[in-house]
Amino acid sequence: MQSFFAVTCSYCCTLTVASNLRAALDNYSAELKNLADRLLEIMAKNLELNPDVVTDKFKVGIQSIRFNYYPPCPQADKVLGFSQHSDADLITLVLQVNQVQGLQIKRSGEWFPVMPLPGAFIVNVGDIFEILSNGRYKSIEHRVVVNTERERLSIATFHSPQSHAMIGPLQELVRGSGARYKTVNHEDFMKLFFSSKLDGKSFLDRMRY
Ligand SMILES: O=C(O)CCC(=O)C(=O)O
Ligand SMILES: [Fe+2]
Repeated sequence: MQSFFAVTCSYCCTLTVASNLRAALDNYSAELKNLADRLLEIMAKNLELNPDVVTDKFKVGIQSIRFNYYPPCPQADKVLGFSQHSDADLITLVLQVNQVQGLQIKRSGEWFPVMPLPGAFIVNVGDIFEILSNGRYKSIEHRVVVNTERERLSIATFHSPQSHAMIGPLQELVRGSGARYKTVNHEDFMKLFFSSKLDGKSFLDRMRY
């Protein structure tokens, strides 16, 4: 698997790339930021949170994009394109670019394929959303299998809170049940993530009480 990763936090690409690619990336990242903000607003409403909390925690602060390329593999049953993991963000929008199936999600201990739908995004709930919601929303464990004959292309766009935001259960959602996750600053959260093995939701377990 090969991938290209870019942080587009101010919704424009800071890399030196060809001007037409830059323009496309700027437009794409800005559109996806709007979509992610709208979805986060709806999810926050569903948690009956007041609008102040939504502005502070549920607005996209950092955005990054990963372009994934999975070449075909004659021994596809012996390898994985992407090991099982959950994303360390609020929500991820995934585009299965060339409509080749490969993404699988885990539910009740079993893997299920996610069928590509032309023009549709897959919305993955990430670990930060699980923590903020004190476990009311669960991040989704997923992996990618490869195809024997066809290459596969996907674009995953990750959305996280501002860099200064504290990552921990929201006070409004702790009452009654108590905090199920620790609170750490965003930087320490990312350090913990990058020092963990990509192994299902094991990283999130390190944040649990
Ligand atoms: O290729 C895909 O469909 C998903 C990729 C993914 O999970 C990721 O980049 O985090
Ligand atoms: Fe992922």
